[in-house]
Amino acid sequence: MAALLKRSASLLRAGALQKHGVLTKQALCLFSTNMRMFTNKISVEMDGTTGVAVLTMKSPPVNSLSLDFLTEFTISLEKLEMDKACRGVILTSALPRVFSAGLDITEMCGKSAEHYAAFWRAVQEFWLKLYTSNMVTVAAINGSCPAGGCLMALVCDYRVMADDPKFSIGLNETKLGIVAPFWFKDTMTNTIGNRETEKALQLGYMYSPADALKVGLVDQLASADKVETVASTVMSEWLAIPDHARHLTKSMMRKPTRDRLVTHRDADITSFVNFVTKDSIQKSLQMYLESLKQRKR
Ligand SMILES: CCCCCCCCCC/C=C\CC(=O)SCCNC(=O)CCNC(=O)[C@H](O)C(C)(C)COP(=O)(O)OP(=O)(O)OC[C@H]1O[C@@H](n2cnc3c(N)ncnc32)[C@H](O)[C@@H]1OP(=O)(O)O
Repeated sequence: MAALLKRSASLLRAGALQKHGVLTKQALCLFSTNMRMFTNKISVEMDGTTGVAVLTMKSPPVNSLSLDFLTEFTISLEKLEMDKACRGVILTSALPRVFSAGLDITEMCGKSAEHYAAFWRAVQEFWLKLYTSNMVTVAAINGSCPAGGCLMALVCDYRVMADDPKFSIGLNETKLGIVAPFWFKDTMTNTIGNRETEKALQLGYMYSPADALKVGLVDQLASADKVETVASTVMSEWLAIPDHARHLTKSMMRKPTRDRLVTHRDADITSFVNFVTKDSIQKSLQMYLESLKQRKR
């Protein structure tokens, strides 16, 4: 398993997965009965009787989406996707208080243009795989969930969030002096509508769980200790629908948004690299990182 993951990771990094479209045949059917898989940053437990996998992010301190994290996540998801027995995935975090802090800011600071391009391709791949998954995807949001963390939740079919006012969720990019790309914006608009997205994105607004529920950014709240149980109940309701009808409906709803990124994928990478290599943007990101560190002192 470790060797397979290593090989898959190097293929993903080398862009071979994009070229060939699928993982190697060896990676098939790893989860056909009850199965556990652990990588450094993610654990997956698949229940063969229900067809539901729980994918738990466990990358301290904040489950930030680094290149390694994105690679492991995308490979794990792809393996589940290829297992015919797996019909649904619940995403959650093993960390107290944080679902995911979003993109790893250190991946966007002080690195080469080649690194930024590889990082951004991995972010796109992660979004595309999760957004177009045939499986039912439910986010069990048991902590804070800014920027890329919010995006991850938004691409799921359903969101259950812990009802704790200490937690917040939103696309806060403008607060870092950066701009949410069009496909982040599209994902949010499809969920909460144009007007609310316009305000939320410009202000970099982070919603409390109650406000997130009000605007439809999350679908349901639950007490922190019940989030995963509620997510499982929701999952069984969704799995009661015949798969083929649900898949076709999901892809009909999501195809225009998915196609927009696929069509502009290379241009989007170029925009990202041009943007992030600007001195002013590097300065903003460095200052933001520093402010996160200072908060603790
Ligand atoms: C013209 C247009 C062209 C297109 C241009 C595209 C532009 C780019 C678009 C980028 C899109 C998305 C961006 C993102 O996702 S950026 C990430 C934004 N995330 C955040 O703002 C979250 C920041 N973190 C927090 O608010 C908190 O950490 C937390 C998640 C609420 C948790 O709080 P905590 O008290 O439990 O933990 P804390 O002490 O703050 O943090 C612990 C250590 O982790 C470090 N850290 C936190 N977040 C990140 C991160 N996202 N990346 C890297 N490192 C992070 C933090 O600095 C602490 O480190 P240390 O222990 O002090 O060393």
